[in-house]
Amino acid sequence: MNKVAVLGSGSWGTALAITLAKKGYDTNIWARRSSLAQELNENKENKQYLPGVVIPNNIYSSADLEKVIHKAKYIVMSIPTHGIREVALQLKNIIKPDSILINTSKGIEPGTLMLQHEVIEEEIPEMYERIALLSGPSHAEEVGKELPTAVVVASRISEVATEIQDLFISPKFRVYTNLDVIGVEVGGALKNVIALATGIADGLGFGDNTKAAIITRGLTEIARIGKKMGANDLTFAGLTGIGDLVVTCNSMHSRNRRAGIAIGQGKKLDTILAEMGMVVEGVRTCKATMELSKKYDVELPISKEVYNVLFEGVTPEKAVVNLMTRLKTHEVESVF
Ligand SMILES: NC(=O)C1=CN([C@@H]2O[C@H](COP(=O)(O)OP(=O)(O)OC[C@H]3O[C@@H](n4cnc5c(N)ncnc54)[C@H](OP(=O)(O)O)[C@@H]3O)[C@@H](O)[C@H]2O)C=CC1
Ligand SMILES: O=C(CO)COP(=O)(O)O
Repeated sequence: MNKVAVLGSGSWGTALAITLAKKGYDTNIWARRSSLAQELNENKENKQYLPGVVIPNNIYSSADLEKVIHKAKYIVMSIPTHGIREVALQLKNIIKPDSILINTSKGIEPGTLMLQHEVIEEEIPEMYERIALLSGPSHAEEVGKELPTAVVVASRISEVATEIQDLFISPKFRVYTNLDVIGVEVGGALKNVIALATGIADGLGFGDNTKAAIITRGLTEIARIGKKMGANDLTFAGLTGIGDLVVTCNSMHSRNRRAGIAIGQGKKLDTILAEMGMVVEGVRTCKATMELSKKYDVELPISKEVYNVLFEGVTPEKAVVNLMTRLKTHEVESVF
């Protein structure tokens, strides 16, 4: 059986490594701190990021990247997006040409406005045809408990997508394929900004009507900009579009939603991020979203108000007034 390496020892990397190990794959986890690697090996639990889930014996963890990817045909990247470029650079000279890289992170790089597969391709161009994405509505806490979950694997090359579908699929973890790498990545990245918005609404004490409005109009925003970026708009009606948006906007597992709730309750962003102890990808991606809005000349009203609240000192209450008193308009446009 092929060996697998999972880069990133946070909640998602740990849950995916456990999923693969339970399928029988010998799996190595790369942790950037050797103290955490040692803890995973000795305690068989990732207490910091995925407490309560047993790490099987066929998982080995190390902070030595070269050792972790040695003999691995499949390399799963579960690194927060701010670290992807640096890790890709480290991989460049040690990665084997027949391996496949699977990105599982969700975010857009401010400045370059690149999706994660584009960042990886820029650093390791020779991997262009050997990159896949895994995305969809999948909180690590539930995947760790083997609760039924459905996700999507995307690649430009259909044989690669099918190979990675086979790698992950199990009766508890259903995997679909999609060739629309842009749509799959855009949906996963931008839903985090909309989840911040629904969290803010929850924190302000609003109800289900408000949430439904933000999710629905948020999806329109995601599809509007995604289409300009080259996505197939039907992808946004699938698991990595509406699916991931619904789970992130509703689940108390979501770090983005929880950060939004705290903002709506009046807490400061810096304090929230320091207390979370885990990545809140929507904060960084919100900056990129505003840059995308300018680049493509596309209106993204909800994302803009999230940006204003996070970075421009606008109060959540004022942001709501701004959204509710925008010029009246038609609902339907040709995004679907
Ligand atoms: N959690 C989930 O349910 C899901 C998460 N994702 C995505 O997966 C990605 C990873 O998230 P998740 O595992 O949840 O994050 P966590 O916050 O749970 O863990 C982050 C992990 O990444 C490490 N890390 C932080 N910065 C760097 C860096 N610069 N270089 C290398 N490693 C770094 C941390 O190491 P250290 O402990 O040393 O700080 C830690 O092991 C995100 O893009 C997220 O959106 C996707 C689907 C589901
Ligand atoms: O992407 C996720 C679920 O699909 C995880 O969302 P959060 O990063 O908000 O926890």
